[in-house]
Amino acid sequence: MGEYDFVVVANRLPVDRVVADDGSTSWRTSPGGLVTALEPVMRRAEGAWVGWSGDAGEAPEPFDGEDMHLVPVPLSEEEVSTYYEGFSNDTLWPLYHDVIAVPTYHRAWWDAYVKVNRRFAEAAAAQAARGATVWVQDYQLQLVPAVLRELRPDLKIGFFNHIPFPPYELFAQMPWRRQVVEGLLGADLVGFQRQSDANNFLRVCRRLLGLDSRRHRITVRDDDRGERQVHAAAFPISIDTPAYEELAAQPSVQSRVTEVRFELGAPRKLLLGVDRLDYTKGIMHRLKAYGELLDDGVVDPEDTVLVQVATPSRERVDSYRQLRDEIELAVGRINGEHGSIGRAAVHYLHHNQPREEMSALYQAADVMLVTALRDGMNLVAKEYAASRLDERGVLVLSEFTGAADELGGALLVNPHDISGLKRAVHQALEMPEKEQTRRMRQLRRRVRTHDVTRWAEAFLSALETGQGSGAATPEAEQAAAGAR
Ligand SMILES: O=P(O)(O)OC[C@H]1O[C@H](O[C@H]2O[C@H](CO)[C@@H](O)[C@H](O)[C@H]2O)[C@H](O)[C@@H](O)[C@@H]1O
Ligand SMILES: O=c1ccn([C@@H]2O[C@H](COP(=O)(O)OP(=O)(O)O)[C@@H](O)[C@H]2O)c(=O)[nH]1
Repeated sequence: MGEYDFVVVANRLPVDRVVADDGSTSWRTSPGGLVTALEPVMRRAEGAWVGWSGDAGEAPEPFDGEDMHLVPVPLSEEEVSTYYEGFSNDTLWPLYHDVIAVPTYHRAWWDAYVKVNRRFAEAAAAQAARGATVWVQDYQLQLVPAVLRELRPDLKIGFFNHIPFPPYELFAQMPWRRQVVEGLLGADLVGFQRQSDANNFLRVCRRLLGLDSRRHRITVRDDDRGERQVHAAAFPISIDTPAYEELAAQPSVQSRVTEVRFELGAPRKLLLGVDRLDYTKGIMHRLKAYGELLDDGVVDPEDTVLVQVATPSRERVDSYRQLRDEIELAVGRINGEHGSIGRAAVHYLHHNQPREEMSALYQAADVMLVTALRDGMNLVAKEYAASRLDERGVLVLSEFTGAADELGGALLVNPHDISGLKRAVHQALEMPEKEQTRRMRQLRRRVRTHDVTRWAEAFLSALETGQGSGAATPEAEQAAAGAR
């Protein structure tokens, strides 16, 4: 039994350990939106964060970070390959993202997933005080809620899924589908990004396990403890909006905005894409549309530039390697055909950008392109809106992101429809300033009123009281109102 009243369990710690060639170690912020969103929540709660340090081998000793206690969980080389790269990112990730890539099913990967999930659950149980709240994060740890309940029935257990939850017809492919649902049902509250994800989960519970569900509640029977209710609902995640606004206003960031445009050759229009290099993000579709706009002469490379940040991700997984080759080929082609000496049509950056640079890029960009084929939320879309203190700029946003449920001021696109995407990009480039401001105000209102604090409060108070729909999207608010 531990001493913390609030424990977060996530696959990653908020910082990754980096070992230099000389053997010295340092820590840097971990990639991805989960860490971006949870870090400010944790700072306020002063709890413990249990997670992997990002490298293989023995885990460092637990240590106190700024405002939180960090508890590294070890993964061996073999487990990085079977549990993280294998089952998490080559089985679950593609299956939960509409099988954009084909999921691989390996029994040895599943065995590693079971073993590692138990290890995370045991580490969390060791940190949690009696009656504590433990908040388990994401698809890598779906078995943790049930193991935790078995180890520590005194705990309140929440689970939040950061990625989509697939429809029954896809989920049913998974050989271990039953065990995964039973793992999740160990929680008191299972949260999702979109109402449709919560509905998919409720349907899976009914069809696969024959469980009763009414509105957001599922009745489960634990062998020794009788009946209990599990609550499943949507809690769309967000960002620390005041922090992004503050960052955007910093004089050093402001001067970097001017500098960025100057360094890019002072284009009339600047388009931006920011993604982990992942096949779910629709980077190829974006490049195809942009390349065709250049081919058609609709966009002039003399006065328009696209900056694409594609940060390295899961680089040992085949589908990610292949995608990198495809993207770099496409960027090379576009630049070969449309660039000139000292002027690239696409500036491609395959390394992580610090937050200050991201803020400067957001503010410098006339058009932000988010063309994911499927995405749990996509915080980049929200960060763009929060950073636009000048109320200018246009967000082109895929309807297949969680963010699309909330961000009505964006130009919504179906990235599979290349002609439609080209029209939207063209419309964004030509949009009068007055309309930009009207749309941007709408976007900014949303991220200001629905920031990450509201998300965490909504989830944690629903966990505490067992009440509330968690409905925070306009769509979910309507559905909840209808149900009442
Ligand atoms: O930890 P990695 O394998 O390097 O991947 C980074 C994170 O990617 C995913 O992020 C998701 O969470 C975001 C915040 O809720 C959401 O906006 C985005 O749509 C999701 O893709 C993943 O779910 C995290 O677990 C990873 O840490
Ligand atoms: O070079 C980069 C690229 C991305 N990000 C951050 O990574 C997160 C990406 O989150 P998102 O929800 O958009 O997608 P995910 O990568 O989690 O699937 C955002 O907070 C970005 O600001 C960053 O800090 N530097």
